[in-house]
Amino acid sequence: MLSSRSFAAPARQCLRQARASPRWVPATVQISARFYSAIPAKDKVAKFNGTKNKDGNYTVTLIEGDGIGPEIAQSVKDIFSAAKVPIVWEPVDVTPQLKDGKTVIPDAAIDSVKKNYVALKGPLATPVGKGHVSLNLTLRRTFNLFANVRPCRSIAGYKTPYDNVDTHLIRENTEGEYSGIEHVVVDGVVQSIKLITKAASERVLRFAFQYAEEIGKNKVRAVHKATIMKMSDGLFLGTAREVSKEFPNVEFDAELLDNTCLKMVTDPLPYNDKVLVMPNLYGDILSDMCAGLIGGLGLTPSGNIGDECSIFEAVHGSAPDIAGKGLANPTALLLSSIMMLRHMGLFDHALKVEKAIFDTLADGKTLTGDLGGKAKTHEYAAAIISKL
Ligand SMILES: NC(=O)C1=CN([C@@H]2O[C@H](COP(=O)(O)OP(=O)(O)OC[C@H]3O[C@@H](n4cnc5c(N)ncnc54)[C@H](O)[C@@H]3O)[C@@H](O)[C@H]2O)C=CC1
Ligand SMILES: O=C(O)CCC(=O)C(=O)O
Ligand SMILES: [Mg+2]
Repeated sequence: MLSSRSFAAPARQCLRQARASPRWVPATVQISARFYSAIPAKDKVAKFNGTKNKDGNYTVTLIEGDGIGPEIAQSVKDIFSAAKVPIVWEPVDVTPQLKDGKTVIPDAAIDSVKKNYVALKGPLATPVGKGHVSLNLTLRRTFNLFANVRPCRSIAGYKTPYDNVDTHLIRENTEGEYSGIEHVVVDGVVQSIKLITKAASERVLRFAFQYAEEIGKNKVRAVHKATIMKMSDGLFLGTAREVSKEFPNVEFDAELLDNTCLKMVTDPLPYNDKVLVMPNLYGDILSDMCAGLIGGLGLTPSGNIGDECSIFEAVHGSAPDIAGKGLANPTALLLSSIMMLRHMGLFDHALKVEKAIFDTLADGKTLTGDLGGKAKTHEYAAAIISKL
């Protein structure tokens, strides 16, 4: 039997989290959707509050991460340095610390991101089962990075079963199944709470509609399972319908997640004209699936966007199976850093580096193993540098 006491504590925690969740204030937010190539640069100003140092450079926090993180971060540093991108890196250590029984990120790392407003982050590994909580999630929550933008575009010259994939997925990034509210009810029975709040749903949905308008897609589709999770996904979907009324020029519809998966792997092209928006876990899984459509996780970037700060990172993880061998493909982190440059308003530098990356990929002579080549990470980076 489940005792009512077992439910009371997590329910209180849910309520606390929901109350703590800041309300959306539309006027304060100007998203920069000019993250990815082919997204037309419009006149909207990127919401980036950083300023140049006296030497004309911006300081960017760098979290190199675990596994392949330092190897792919080195490629970004080498290429940016060769391209004379006006950035000074501020490396920080995010090794988790225990404070009052909770896993926390060192203050120095938090202060750096707050000061610089922007960070580039390599993958951070999370232990399975017991061990520290996901630092990726902790960072997203710490800085209230409410929207995770995950674009996925076919790479010219790299053949996959589908040409011209161009999907844009927006994932709610602070709650849902990743709220981390879990407890043992009785031996052998565990309960995990999926927390959905109207405030966080509204915030990410409004972002998705604005993003769609900015990139000229003008269709938003909410992906959900409100058939099963009637209350939680029901709230997300209901909020999506409400928010859609604020955007009369953007078509809105909804689709069940399982159907979306089937249709996307059958033929992804009908998804090119819309922005997909969804709760946290669905976006996590669907973005890996999208990467599979264009050649794998070595290619897909992402941006964790907040009101104040933003952190850019690849979709992939620390790839322990290839870590330390110089085999990793740095393209995903590189394209994330291109998204970051556009967010910072450094459009010319973004274009220059991005062109060198795409030219190298299109050449097909110096590719990493995941794309069927034999090049080491540093050889691929050198090929990009030679094209700058
Ligand atoms: N945002 C983040 O920092 C993320 C962290 N993780 C963490 O990463 C760890 C490993 O997770 P996995 O399930 O193995 O997923 P993973 O994404 O690290 O690797 C999955 C597969 O993709 C390959 N791969 C990934 N990135 C690649 C790249 N740049 N170049 C070439 N091949 C690449 C790997 O070799 C592996 O075969 C876990 O501890 C997980 O928690 C996972 C996803 C995201
Ligand atoms: O934090 C983690 O361990 C995994 C997160 C993840 O898979 C993602 O953000 O895509
Ligand atoms: Mg993931």
